[in-house]
Amino acid sequence: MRTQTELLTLAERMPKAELHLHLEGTLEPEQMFQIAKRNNILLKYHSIEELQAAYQFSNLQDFLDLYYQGMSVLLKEEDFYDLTMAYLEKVHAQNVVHVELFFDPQGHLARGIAFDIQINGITKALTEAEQKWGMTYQLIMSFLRHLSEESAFETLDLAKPFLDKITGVGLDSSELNHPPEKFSRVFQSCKDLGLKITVHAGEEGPPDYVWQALDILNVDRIDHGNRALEDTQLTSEILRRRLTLTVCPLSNLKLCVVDSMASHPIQKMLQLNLNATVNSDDPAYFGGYMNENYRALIQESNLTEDELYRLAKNSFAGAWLSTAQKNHYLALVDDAFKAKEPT
Ligand SMILES: Nc1ncnc2[nH]cnc12
Ligand SMILES: [Zn+2]
Repeated sequence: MRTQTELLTLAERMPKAELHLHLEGTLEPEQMFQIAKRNNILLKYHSIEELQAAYQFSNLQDFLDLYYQGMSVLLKEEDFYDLTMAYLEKVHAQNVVHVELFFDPQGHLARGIAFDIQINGITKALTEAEQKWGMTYQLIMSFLRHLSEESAFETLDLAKPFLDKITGVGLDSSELNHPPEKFSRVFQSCKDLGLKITVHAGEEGPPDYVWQALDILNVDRIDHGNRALEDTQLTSEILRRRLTLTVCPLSNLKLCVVDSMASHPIQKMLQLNLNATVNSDDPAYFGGYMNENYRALIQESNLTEDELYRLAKNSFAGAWLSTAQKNHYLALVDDAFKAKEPT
């Protein structure tokens, strides 16, 4: 049996997939100031310290208010490229080998930043990472649920010339009072276009929103899903459909979705045999990337070796990859667990 220290090392060196990551949530304070400066944008905060001091959230909306302010420094293709590349470099160093990342086009379109500027900057960095390190990726365009159905349809129209670069669509932002059913027709159009669907549900919203994600939007994956555990019929249905839950431990702690890491429901999800995965959500705001999320679970929730193994495997099983690619990565996970600790 491995010791806790050995588990920490193993979590760092094992290959991982990240399935729930908002690109705009990787904007570190230093980079925010740097990009703001070159774009002649005056931030509300005078220093990195002052900005970081504002990262105290009591709920999702507190965070979102800052998140939308932060992303307003992104104007040019090179800004989107630099942001994406900074994230990819960080997680490459953490042995993340596959990423599926969200971007929020409406958060930029509203400020007059054209769709092509956003997606070209992002995909340039992703293709470079693939060439340099063999990192694989998928891009997910997310709709902002506090905006209208009409706005989501307009965004989908703008995305149509770029669908070869987009694998799936998501639904994020303020969950309460914006149930999945509000977007049933938009997601039907996305399905008709052959796009995968994953939506944030059960982060703050009730189990009924997770049911809607399943029964009305017919999702391929669920982002968060914590509150699904309040309804045993719902967890049985998620299990029956073998849907992956993209869980975000440090995010849940920072946004007061859970009271402590020790009481985080991810181990309960695994006990129920749900395909739970570990992800960082908005790492620049929540205090850590992939390895820090695993670290918190190992140190504060006493994650076991078997749980760690299942989480690593689930991340690839739930990825939007071909069976051959999945099998390749799953074999690498097995190798990492079989290998002796480096002395
Ligand atoms: N955790 C989260 N929940 C909902 N919308 C988001 N947008 C960025 N991060 C989010
Ligand atoms: Zn999220």
